[in-house]
Formats: sequence, structure tokens, C-alpha cells
Amino acid sequence: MTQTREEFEARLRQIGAERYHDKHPFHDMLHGGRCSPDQVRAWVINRYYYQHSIPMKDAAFMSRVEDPELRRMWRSRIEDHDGTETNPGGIKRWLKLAEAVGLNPDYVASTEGVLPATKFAVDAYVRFVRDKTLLEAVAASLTELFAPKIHAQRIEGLLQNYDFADDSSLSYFRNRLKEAPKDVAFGLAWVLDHATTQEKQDAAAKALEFKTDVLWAQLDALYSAYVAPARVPPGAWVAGEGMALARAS
Ligand SMILES: O=C(O)c1cc(C(=O)O)c2c(n1)C(=O)C(=O)c1cc(C(=O)O)[nH]c1-2
Repeated sequence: MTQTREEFEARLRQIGAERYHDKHPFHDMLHGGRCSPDQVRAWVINRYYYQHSIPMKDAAFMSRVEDPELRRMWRSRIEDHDGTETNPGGIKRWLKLAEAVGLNPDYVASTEGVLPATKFAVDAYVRFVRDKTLLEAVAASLTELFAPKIHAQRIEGLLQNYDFADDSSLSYFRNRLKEAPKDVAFGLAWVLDHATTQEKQDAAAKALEFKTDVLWAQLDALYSAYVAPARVPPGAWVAGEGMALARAS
């Protein structure tokens, strides 16, 4: 049966409550100050691959949208990450974090050393958005409903527990707290407006579940490679590689 708007929204929120990556043990370690400097670096390197793919995902989405109004609402997502004349953008802010943890930002931006499973998960998200219906693509972005909470926890946890954390190195997360709410309010309303049958609601809910898998799989990859018993796959970053020259210690 088709759910009412309220029931369907509650179903989407329940997916986050059960499956969002705030529940992954790697995040407990990271936010609780139990990651070593190299484990933080591994997270920064791998998560960069997600950051660098998000604008490509959004461009793939926009290339399929025929409605100028929807494209107009969506395009600020690309600017938020790639920047404008007045805003350095999320990718540059992420590279500031990379520098703050002692990495060479050029190394991080090269995406060398990214774990294979991170690439598989993130590339699958870009392909999903390129190939599935617009409804599924927008629904997949709705994990951002749950992101402000984890960003706030992260800012607090990192500031408390790590010397590298300050306003400059964490500016990525502070900015997302400002940017994400407008995107997600629009995306949620769009999904609720367009998921008008049971079939469409089921497809949108599945898309959101898929996206929680994309996020979870990235942390599983990190945990398996860099948390005991560490098992770094061939070709992925090993401690000591890609460090900024001045701070290689
Ligand atoms: O730190 C996080 O846990 C987290 C999660 C997510 C998410 O839920 O997909 C995003 C972000 N951060 C983020 O910073 C971001 O720009 C972003 C864009 C998107 C998207 O799907 O379009 N998700 C996320």
C-alpha cells in the first residue's frame, strides 16, 4: 500500500536510525580519540575519494535533468564542493585537513593509495546516480539528513582529542553544517512529492539503503586495512608514504 507522506518520511528516517554510518566502530574510535595519527591519515586519504567524487556524482545527475528549476536548485551542490570566486569550496577545505594531519595535499589529491574497496563503493554511488531514476538518485542523497549530527559529533570529538584539530583544519565540517540543511530540505521534499506510488516509495527506500551501504563499506574497508589486525591491500597507502616534507615524523 502507498504510505502517506508522513509515514513514508518516517520510513526513510528509520533507515538512517538503523543503518547510518554513525554506528560504525571506526567512527567511535575516530571521535573518541582512539585513532592513531596514521589511522586518522588513512581516513583522510580515503574519505577524500568520496569528497572528490561527489561533484562528479552531482554533475552526472544534472546531465539527466530536463527541468531547469531542478538543475538550478542542484547546482549549488557542485559549487559548495568545487568552490566559487569567493568560496574555496569543500575539496580545498578537505585538503587543509590533510595538511593539518601531516599529509602532503598533492598526494591526497592524487587519490593514490586509496583502498580498492573505497573506490568500488564510491564509484558504485556515482554509477547509481548516473543510471537509476532521478527519484532513486535524489533519494540516495538523503543520507545527508543524518550527516549534520555526525558532523557536530566529529567537530566536538576531534577538538577534544587531537592536536591537529582547530577552526582551520575542521572548516570542512563547520561549512557542511551550514550547507547541508538547505540541500536536504529540498531533496526530502522532492522525494516526498515524487514517490507517489508504493512502487516508487519502495524504490526510493531501497536507494537510501544502498547509500547507507556505500558509506558503511568505506568504513569497513578502512577498519579492515588499518585497525588491528591491519591488512593493507597491495598498492594502498602505507604509513610514512605521502607525508608533507616539513612534518614527516
Ligand atoms: O561526514 C559524513 O558522515 C558525511 C556523510 C555524507 C552522507 O551521508 O552521504 C555526506 C557528507 N559527509 C558530506 O560532507 C557531503 O558533502 C555529502 C554529500 C553527499 C551526497 O550524497 O550528495 N553526502 C555527503
